[in-house]
Amino acid sequence: MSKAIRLEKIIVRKLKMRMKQPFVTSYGAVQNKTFLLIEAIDQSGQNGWGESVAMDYPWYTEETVKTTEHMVEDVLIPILFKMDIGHPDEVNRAFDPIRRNNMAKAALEGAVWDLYAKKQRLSLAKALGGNKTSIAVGVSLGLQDSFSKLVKQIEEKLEQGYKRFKFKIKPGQDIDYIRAIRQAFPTLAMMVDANSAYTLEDAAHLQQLDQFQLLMIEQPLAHDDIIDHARLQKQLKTPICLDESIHSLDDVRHAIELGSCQVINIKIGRVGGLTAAKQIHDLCKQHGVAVWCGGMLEAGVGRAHNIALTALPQFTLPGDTAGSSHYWYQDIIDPEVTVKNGEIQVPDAPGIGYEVNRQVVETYTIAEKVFQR
Ligand SMILES: O=C(O)CCC(=O)c1ccccc1C(=O)O
Ligand SMILES: [Mg+2]
Repeated sequence: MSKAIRLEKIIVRKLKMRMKQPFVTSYGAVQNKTFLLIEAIDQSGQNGWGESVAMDYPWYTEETVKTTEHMVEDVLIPILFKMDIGHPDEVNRAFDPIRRNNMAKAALEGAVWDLYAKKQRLSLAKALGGNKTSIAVGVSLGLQDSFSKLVKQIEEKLEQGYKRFKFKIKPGQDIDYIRAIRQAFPTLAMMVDANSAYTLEDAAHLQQLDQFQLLMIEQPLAHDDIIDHARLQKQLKTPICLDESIHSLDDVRHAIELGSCQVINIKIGRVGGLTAAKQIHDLCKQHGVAVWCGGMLEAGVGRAHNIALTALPQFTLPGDTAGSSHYWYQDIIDPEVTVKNGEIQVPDAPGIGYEVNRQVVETYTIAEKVFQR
């Protein structure tokens, strides 16, 4: 038995990174990514890293950079400073009485998981119970204003071997848009993501997507719905995948029971951390429901957590964890995440398995606060 983790110091940095190109969804565009980078340091001086995935504006979930700052600093860090942590699952339990704010919780819990794995001399993947040595990945392409630009992007990603393509859709840019892509790429492994842009009244309209051999349609209906999705699934051949609607293990249980989806997109931030993500993984495995790891335009630390999680066996479908260079001119980890033949090697060094490049972090840092036990 190793000694419990006693966090002595937590550094909360706010970083701002400009994306190579704006990421456009049915809600709008993201060009600058602002996020919290968490460094948690224990009594022996060892550190662990976490990254918050909340955005500037609450278009995806209700959380924002500012709300996560408040929660992390005023509510969650004080809880951690009262604990001796034998296992990261205890952090999940300690945060449980706090309602929602899952991205704030996940950022801190992720740092504890990294630190815990390092102390066990295990890769984060192994500490979570995963044993894949490489993971298959796909890519999520935002809405494009020109079709030729989109075709160029698909061709470039195909060359890099990406195994699955996700296209954002919205009313007015859906059926004809996807038909055109399908005609240009008859055998492409592809899916669509509506980010809640439709209602049940659009069922007949969405049925037109059934002709394009889509792997799935992600979150067509409301961000907080599982009832209408079950009704819609009965009218669609294309499998439904839930993203925004899933915040907890109970949400997944309800969705499976009701038949609201056939696939679950697991995002660590949306479900409140790695412990919850693993529990959801286990439940889906038990029910034979396929899962994949979603993305939130993460920088390197968040990306590394996604890679470790995807090493678990029920992540049978390629996720959205693309290589660093798809998003960033320079990522904050060393080495950057690289994709070869559509696969990412799961690092076996202790913890997240990538070094945080402090010099690069410094150049992106716009604020920094230090908290002491
Ligand atoms: O490349 C990625 O990180 C995934 C991009 C993506 O689709 C996305 C990005 C930000 C917020 C929500 C979503 C989504 O999956 O709906
Ligand atoms: Mg989505």
